[in-house]
Amino acid sequence: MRLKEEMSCRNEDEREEFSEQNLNHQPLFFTTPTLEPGFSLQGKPVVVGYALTSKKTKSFLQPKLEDQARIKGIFFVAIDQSKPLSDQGPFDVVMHKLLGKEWRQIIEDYRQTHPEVTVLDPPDAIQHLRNRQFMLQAVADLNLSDSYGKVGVPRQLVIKKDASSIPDAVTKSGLILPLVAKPLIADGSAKSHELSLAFDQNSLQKLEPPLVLQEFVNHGGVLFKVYIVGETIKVVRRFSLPDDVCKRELSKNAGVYHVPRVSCAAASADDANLDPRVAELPPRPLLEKLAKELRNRLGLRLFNLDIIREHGSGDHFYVIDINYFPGYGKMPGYEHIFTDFLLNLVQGKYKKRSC
Ligand SMILES: Nc1ncnc2c1ncn2[C@@H]1O[C@H](COP(=O)(O)OP(=O)(O)OP(=O)(O)O)[C@@H](O)[C@H]1O
Ligand SMILES: O=P(O)(O)O[C@H]1[C@H](OP(=O)(O)O)[C@@H](OP(=O)(O)O)[C@@H](O)[C@@H](O)[C@@H]1OP(=O)(O)O
Ligand SMILES: [Mg+2]
Ligand SMILES: [Mg+2]
Repeated sequence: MRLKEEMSCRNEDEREEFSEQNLNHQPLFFTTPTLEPGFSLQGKPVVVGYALTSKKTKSFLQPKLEDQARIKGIFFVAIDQSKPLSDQGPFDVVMHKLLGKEWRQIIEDYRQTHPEVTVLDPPDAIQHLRNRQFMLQAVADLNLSDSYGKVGVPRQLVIKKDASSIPDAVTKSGLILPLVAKPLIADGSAKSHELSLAFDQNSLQKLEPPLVLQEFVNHGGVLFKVYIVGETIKVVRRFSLPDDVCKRELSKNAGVYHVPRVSCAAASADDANLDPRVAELPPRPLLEKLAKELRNRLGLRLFNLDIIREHGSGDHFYVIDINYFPGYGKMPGYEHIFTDFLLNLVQGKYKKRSC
């Protein structure tokens, strides 16, 4: 059953799969950028090659980003996948989010042969996030707990095959229902975002492995998206599944309930009239520490975290999802944050070389 289709952010028919045809091969800027004093790298423009789907190109390379880039002397150039990467550029930075083994190999080879180019980010580190069995491991290992709060991950169980074994496996593991069932592989396909909630023991065998079963954590229907761009973090509030969704759905019919993509809708929960104990953002120092550790442990610079606060706990947080190169276009002020990040990357590299 689907609840409030309109809340789902993505029409699955419209959702484009990753493919070469999706790539926008047109360079964005052809003219020499105007450099503002203080921003230029001795007058040299910064050239950023990008390999993104057309959907991502559209949501990321918005006019406001293009404007800031022009001001700061940054060129965005579309990478042409039909040509060897080494024949393109020269680039200062390469940004990418594409699927497939072949692409991973291309970008890995390029990193080895072009150590002077900053590749955002290493393909192996991105790949690590594409399996929900391992995605949250770094957060669990970190076991962050200080005077500002605690950050953990929900208890979870991996089911690779055989749906009929799920009820027993759940009983043995001691996981408490309801459970959120998430496809094991998070590769950005529509299917990888198809989540369901299982409320009762019987419905567990209706689920389709391979998947991860996660305990549902009551959190007051609000989720925090923590966007990370290098060393900068930005937090926004989003609506999430309400705590009583299980009760409501259970009263109608037991079974498996399809989870709508509530939290990825651009509508922010910032202006909603929410209980302050639910809406209060996680403490900044806690997020700073978490982001710094995860940057190092994951080896990534571009990602976001979905964080929820256990209802009534005050300061007990759970990371439930980590996404590589998320929808930065929805992050307030991303045009400044991102262009500054790119400039700093390249400036840092020049400084290192001159040392
Ligand atoms: N363990 C949990 N407890 C409570 N709610 C959860 C839990 N896991 C997921 N949710 C809810 O389901 C939504 C989707 O889950 P999740 O973020 O893991 O899926 P996703 O498809 O990877 O999302 P995204 O679009 O951010 O990539 C969350 O935003 C949250 O509202
Ligand atoms: O497109 P959107 O703006 O919704 O961005 C979403 C992004 O899709 P895109 O990479 O195709 O753009 C998703 O990536 P895949 O898992 O599907 O790879 C994932 O990162 C979501 O969490 C993002 O939503 P956000 O977390 O920022 O709300
Ligand atoms: Mg999520
Ligand atoms: Mg995700």
